[in-house]
Amino acid sequence: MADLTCDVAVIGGGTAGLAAERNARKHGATTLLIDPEFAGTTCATVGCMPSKLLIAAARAAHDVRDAATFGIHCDGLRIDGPAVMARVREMRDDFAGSTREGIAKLPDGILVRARARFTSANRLELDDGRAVEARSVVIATGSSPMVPPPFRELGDLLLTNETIFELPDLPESLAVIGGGVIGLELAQAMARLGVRVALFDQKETLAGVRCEAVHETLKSAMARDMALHLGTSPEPSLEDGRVRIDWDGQTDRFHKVLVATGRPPNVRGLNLEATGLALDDHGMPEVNPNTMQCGDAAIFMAGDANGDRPLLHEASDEGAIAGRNAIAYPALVASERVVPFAITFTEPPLVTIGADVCEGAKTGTSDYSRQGRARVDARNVGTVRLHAAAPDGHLIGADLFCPGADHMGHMLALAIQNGMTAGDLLEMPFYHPTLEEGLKSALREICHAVPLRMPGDRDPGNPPGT
Ligand SMILES: Cc1cc2nc3c(=O)[nH]c(=O)nc-3n(C[C@H](O)[C@H](O)[C@H](O)COP(=O)(O)OP(=O)(O)OC[C@H]3O[C@@H](n4cnc5c(N)ncnc54)[C@H](O)[C@@H]3O)c2cc1C
Ligand SMILES: NC(=O)c1ccc[n+]([C@@H]2O[C@H](COP(=O)([O-])OP(=O)(O)OC[C@H]3O[C@@H](n4cnc5c(N)ncnc54)[C@H](O)[C@@H]3O)[C@@H](O)[C@H]2O)c1
Repeated sequence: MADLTCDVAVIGGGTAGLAAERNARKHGATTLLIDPEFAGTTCATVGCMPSKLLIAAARAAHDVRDAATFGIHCDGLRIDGPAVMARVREMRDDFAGSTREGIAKLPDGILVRARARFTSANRLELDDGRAVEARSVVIATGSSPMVPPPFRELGDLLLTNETIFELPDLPESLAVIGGGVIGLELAQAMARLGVRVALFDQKETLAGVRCEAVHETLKSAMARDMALHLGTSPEPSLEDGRVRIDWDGQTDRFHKVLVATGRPPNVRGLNLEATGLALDDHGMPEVNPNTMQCGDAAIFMAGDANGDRPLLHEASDEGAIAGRNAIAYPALVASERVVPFAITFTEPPLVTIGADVCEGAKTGTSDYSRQGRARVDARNVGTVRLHAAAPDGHLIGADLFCPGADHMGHMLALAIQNGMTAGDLLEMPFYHPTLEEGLKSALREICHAVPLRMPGDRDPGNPPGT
């Protein structure tokens, strides 16, 4: 006999787990939400929010530095590192506090403060010795930073996303290992806050960018803020209280090292072997992306834990899908997923939506180095590539690295998800002078490349300054 029983047990009280518990309960389930800390989600505590707070401070510093372009001189720029970090933490604590308050308001008896592991497909053992029996289980245990072995020896000179926001002051210099999303966002922010930054990646491509033209623009923009060392294997060692990094016969020394080399799913310690699920070499079960079901078991996996789309909005969607199916099991409902959409909050932002160029696809390009509104704002850097399928030119994907990409990406995601064509988008009003107008050249190029005609009653040219 188990100590606790329920219809749906959710392991992990982050974004995905909270959504799963909420939706299972909404659909009539008795639920348990199990987490050792209920710290207030990775997003709010050590993820999206503190990183965007640091980026916001960096933008303020950059704007002051750049003001001279407009004839405005702010002589004597001084960045108060402790104040920058204090604001990051103060606002972060507020976001995390609100999330914790929400968790505390869940109905009595749902929260279980413990770490869970499977003892069979529907039984869990808690680290306080209690046993849980559930009709279905949702795994929503998130992901954690992976630190390659040589970097583990660096003591408190080593930073990850879990420690960088706790720094009392900005470091003088920082080596960033990994030019993925975390590495790029934090490297650029630190550089714009006056930290000397060098970024290393073993690959030649930053942030897995799939489009060469966009990657070239990104690389040269990043190289203005930091030293870039791509396609290299940095070797760390300790030397006189600093970290020495050796690579390709070169050497440099840094006050801190941020390791951002990926975040594998938290599945170790769950004892998934006891569930009877077939596991791959990484100990991962097969997860259906439309139902979140693992194999054919009454086990579901949502959020970063399944490693598929490790983003906040996806964690939330996947949690909801998993929670509903956990109570509906075995009568599962397959959900249609949203179009893949990822934003890296560099300046300018980097955005990837939907599919890459594929056979038969047509691509249109917009160059933001000459775009009117971008020039007005002195932010004229960037490239956009829109991909569409013949014969009608319906949009299938987009790669953007340009000012306003984080906002324009939402419009393009909507267009792609709704099967709109380049011509459909050109039928929309484009206000002048905006960054959105810059998309028109890419859309027109697609219209010319597919048999579909451009809207006949729209100006085929550009008003001045677009
Ligand atoms: C620095 C950084 C910046 C980011 N920025 C963005 C961004 O701007 N936009 C965006 O969309 N995404 C961003 N992300 C990604 C986003 O934060 C994650 O995709 C999202 O938080 C994942 O939510 P989750 O519920 O899967 O995991 P989490 O919120 O990590 O929740 C997992 C929970 O499981 C618990 N747990 C683990 N093991 C067990 C166990 N055995 N028993 C019980 N409980 C357990 C943990 O304590 C934790 O509470 C960022 C991530 C990082 C690291
Ligand atoms: N804006 C956002 O949405 C946002 C922001 C931050 C994080 N995230 C999420 O967090 C996840 C993890 O981010 P991440 O940046 O840690 O991982 P990542 O997988 O995006 O990038 C890791 C990078 O590290 C490199 N690398 C790995 N081992 C290395 C080594 N030994 N030496 C040098 N380089 C090495 C890889 O080549 C890769 O480029 C992302 O997948 C993303 O989903 C999202």
